[in-house]
Amino acid sequence: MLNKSAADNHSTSECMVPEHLNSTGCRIGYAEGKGRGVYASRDLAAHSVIEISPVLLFSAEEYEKHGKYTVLDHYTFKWRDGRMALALGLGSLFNHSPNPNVSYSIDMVTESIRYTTARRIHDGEELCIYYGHKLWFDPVDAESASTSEEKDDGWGGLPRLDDEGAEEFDEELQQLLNGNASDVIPEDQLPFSRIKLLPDDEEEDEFSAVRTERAWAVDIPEPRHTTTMLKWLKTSGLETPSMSHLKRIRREGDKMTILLTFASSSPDPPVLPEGVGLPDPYLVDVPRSVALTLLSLKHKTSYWPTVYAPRRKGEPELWSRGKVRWAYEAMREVVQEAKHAAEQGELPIASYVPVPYEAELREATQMLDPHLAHDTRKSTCHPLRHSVMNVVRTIASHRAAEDTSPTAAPQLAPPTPSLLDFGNPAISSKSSPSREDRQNGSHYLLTSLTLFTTHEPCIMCSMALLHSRVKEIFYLVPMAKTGGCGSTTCVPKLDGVNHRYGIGLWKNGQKWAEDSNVRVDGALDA
Ligand SMILES: C[S@@+](CC[C@H](N)C(=O)[O-])C[C@H]1O[C@@H](n2cnc3c(N)ncnc32)[C@H](O)[C@@H]1O
Repeated sequence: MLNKSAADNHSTSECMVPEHLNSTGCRIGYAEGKGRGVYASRDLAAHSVIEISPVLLFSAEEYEKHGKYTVLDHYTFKWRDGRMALALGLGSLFNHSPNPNVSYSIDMVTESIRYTTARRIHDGEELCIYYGHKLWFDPVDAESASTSEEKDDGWGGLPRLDDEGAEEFDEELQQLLNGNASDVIPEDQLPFSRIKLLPDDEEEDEFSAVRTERAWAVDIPEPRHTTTMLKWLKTSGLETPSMSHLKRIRREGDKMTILLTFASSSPDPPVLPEGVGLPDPYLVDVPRSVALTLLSLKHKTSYWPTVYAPRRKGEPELWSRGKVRWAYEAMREVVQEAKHAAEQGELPIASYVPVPYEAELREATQMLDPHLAHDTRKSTCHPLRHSVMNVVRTIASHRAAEDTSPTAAPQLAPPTPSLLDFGNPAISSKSSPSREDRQNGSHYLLTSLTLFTTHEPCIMCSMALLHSRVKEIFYLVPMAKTGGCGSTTCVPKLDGVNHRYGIGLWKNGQKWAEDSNVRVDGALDA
């Protein structure tokens, strides 16, 4: 640690700081114990670029010999190629905060750093970045708790997890959260791992288990008849889009064979055009899906020539840094709610459905408010009041209450009691449902929404989520004995289900839950 702080190094006081002509809303100010700092000179919107600082680069050798013995050591940081960098402009004047309101991204091409507000900022607030965990000075705000405003700042800043989790806060995650919101984050750097729902081709190759289906084919003795046959096929009604992953013709030496139709759509041999002199059609086994890898292509083509499509439908979507922040904030919210539940004597289990990250989804789902719920089995003495069920019910009730259209209720058919209705004694085959309950029955769908939860949902909740059509879920703690999203079984992966939702397991989830005292026994339903 250097002996002198920046505040000691500069005799600068508030009235002596230079004026700054930055037109993006920054001014230089002075803070006791920190020295100069950057302050907002007006209200700033979230995600505004407030500064682009060119950097001065020193070779590692030059820095080792000279730089590190000077005051420069307060200001320099390691550039990605090992050189030491000094930000010019305002860049070197941003002080450190454990709850920063400014994020930055490095541009190696233009050798500059771009600073962006991570949330909405009020006139006069200090603009701070996060320097990392290994500080070379004693930060004045080391122990300061976040203000409620900082805690509720959306997902913009990089606040600590909470008091318990702070010590163990994952440095890599912090680095990841810091930077340009639109950067795409590589899959292996995401803070969660996704559970694979469909066997991919590697698995298929490994077990040589190409899934096939029976189809009718016919040999064409005269190659000149091939075009005639293809034209006929187009008008025959035999072609279906479900065959689009298969090539129509197979060539084996001089022998040409045409694929006609799936046996499931034509149990009897299809009637062929007259006058072409074709032999009778016969049944062949053809792959049921496209080839995703070259190895799979080889396997599948040994049955029937198959289309090669390395990018598959349902491939995991790309996540931006901004979306990762959104997810991280949602997880923080869940942890806080679980702690809150424990304080009330409930099990520390919570679930949360945030407002979607993407604007178009916000509009499409009309999900303009987040919904949060915790487990209430203890207080209600009701075994089915799990947090997942509770949050889904909360959303349904909210929507039902908002749906004031006079025609809404009468138009609804009496609901089929669903898994989500279990907890409500008003919905049973014997009692007639109330208006609100009937509306609940139509409002519980979570189509295109994401659910965050502290613990892996049990099988009942996993099934209820399937029923709700949720888009994806993320959880912190796997439940070895009861979990229905990867532990005892994986409900959305089961054969025959009519909906599959994505599952993400938070990478440091168990630790986070332990540090926050919200971990429940793996044998308990979540
Ligand atoms: C990059 S400079 C920031 C500008 C500096 N305050 C100045 O007046 O030139 C980093 C130095 O600022 C001081 N500093 C930054 N954040 C601080 C904080 N939270 N608490 C105390 N000192 C801080 C430390 O002395 C550190 O070495």
